[in-house]
Amino acid sequence: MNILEEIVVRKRTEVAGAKRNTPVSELEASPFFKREIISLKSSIEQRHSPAIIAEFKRRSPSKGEINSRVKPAQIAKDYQNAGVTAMSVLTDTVSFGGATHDLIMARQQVNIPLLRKDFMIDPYQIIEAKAIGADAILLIAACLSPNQLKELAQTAQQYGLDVLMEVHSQAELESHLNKYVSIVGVNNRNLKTFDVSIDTSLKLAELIPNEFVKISESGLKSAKEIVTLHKVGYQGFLIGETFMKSSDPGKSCQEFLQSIDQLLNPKATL
Ligand SMILES: O=P(O)(O)OC[C@@H](O)[C@@H](O)c1c[nH]c2ccccc12
Repeated sequence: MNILEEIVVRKRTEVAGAKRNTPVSELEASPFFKREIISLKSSIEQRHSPAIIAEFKRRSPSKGEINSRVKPAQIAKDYQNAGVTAMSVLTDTVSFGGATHDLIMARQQVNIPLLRKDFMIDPYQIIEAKAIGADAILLIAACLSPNQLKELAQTAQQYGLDVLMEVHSQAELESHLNKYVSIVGVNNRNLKTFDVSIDTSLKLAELIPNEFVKISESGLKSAKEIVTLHKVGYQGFLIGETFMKSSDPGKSCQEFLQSIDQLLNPKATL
């Protein structure tokens, strides 16, 4: 079994446990259930310059410990002040050291769209995402059959949540894309081997139909890469480790946004 298959097997057990502990009726009673969703898709579209989605990520299977000291509430405020378009919060505990509570903490601080980052395999997790205050969910093509992905995407749409579908290849794009998806993310990291290359985003850019917002995910380290990918059609950029490995992720994020601005408007600094 590769790491992704192992995670999916574990998720099934976790979801079964969560369903026993917290029935759907209880999720639906959460105060967040009634809040108005802030569309991730529209927020990215409205920003005509590169839209950064900054991630809260304590650790990962590929990198191990990244930052265990910072708190999601503080980082959410700092990312928002830095000028990000949205924030992604990893809610998987075993592999990423996250928790649904992290997303709740972020939600209480900010009014930018929040992406629940997890391995979604069951409609229950979508209802849970809404109950903790998320605005969008991630569906990973490599974890789901085309039909499963479509059903989950349709469920998310019914609950008003935007769907970011993650692909890593042309084959996944062609087999899994459906009308309930609003954003397509190309993961530069192969989740089976952990190899990272932004060539994946460069290659797939023109294959994503224009009605979908395009995002490039993972391994992004420099403003120059962002500008290159923006030119080939990516509007959003999901960045975790580059910010989180700093002792002050908000500051690192702010400096990153400034260097993108400087590359795009060199005259503004004169
Ligand atoms: O920390 P990075 O390399 O900037 O990557 C962020 C994000 O793209 C990555 O965390 C991610 C992309 N797809 C995922 C799926 C599951 C877990 C994590 C991810």
